[in-house]
Amino acid sequence: MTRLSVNINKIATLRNARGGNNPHVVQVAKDCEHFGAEGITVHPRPDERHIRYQDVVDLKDVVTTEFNIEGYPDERFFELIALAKPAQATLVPDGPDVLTSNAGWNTVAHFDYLKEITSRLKALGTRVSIFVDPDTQMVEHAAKLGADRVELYTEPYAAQYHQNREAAVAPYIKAAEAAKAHGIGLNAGHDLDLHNLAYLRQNIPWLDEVSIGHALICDALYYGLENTIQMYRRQLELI
Ligand SMILES: CC(=O)[C@@H](O)[C@H](O)COP(=O)(O)O
Ligand SMILES: NCC(=O)COP(=O)(O)O
Repeated sequence: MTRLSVNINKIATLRNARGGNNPHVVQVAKDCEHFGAEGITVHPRPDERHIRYQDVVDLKDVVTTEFNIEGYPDERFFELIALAKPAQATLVPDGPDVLTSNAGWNTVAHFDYLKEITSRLKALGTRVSIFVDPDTQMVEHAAKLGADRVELYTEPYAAQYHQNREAAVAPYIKAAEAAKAHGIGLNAGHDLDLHNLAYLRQNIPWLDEVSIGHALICDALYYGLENTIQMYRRQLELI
């Protein structure tokens, strides 16, 4: 079974556009769960352009499915994890000025650093997932440094999907096999949508979780949030 974690960053983007509390981020998280989301993902960024640190605090006692907090492991991130105690922390290497995530960690070059960070986070009681490119070496070293899971960065898959989906998915299958061989769990995310999701899942049926935000919230403008979440879940069940 592959779980669907709904990333609600874009709900906060909309809320922040007017400075009030519409849409209500906490209520939307609750509704996503009610509509079938099996997890809620947030990625607070240092400039708080969408999810604010206070949102994470407000969400921590509300999310009843799997709460997944993504981010660069600076001291503020650690404070947040210690306070919110999410089921999962996903380490992403983004600098503070990126538009959106654009690469995975180099787990070879940053092996000792990530090992220490991972062990500190695990001591707080959270599962640790490391965001990586679909590269078997990166997956192997994530496993060796103690990560519980990797999240495969799927933007390159999504970008190539419509030209040549077999070629697009090939490195992801190899990386996923490496995760299985090294005994760690497997997540995936970034630019997954209603077109490319089922094919990824069909080729990697042992995928534990996908986190999806941008496309899902865009689709919800047309189909409504409840329908959209159900549509994404069906894509994960098409085997
Ligand atoms: C790690 C990852 O792929 C997601 O967190 C994605 O980057 C969403 O972040 P934004 O909503 O800030 O684009
Ligand atoms: N980890 C990926 C995520 O949470 C959502 O990415 P996207 O669907 O907004 O590209």
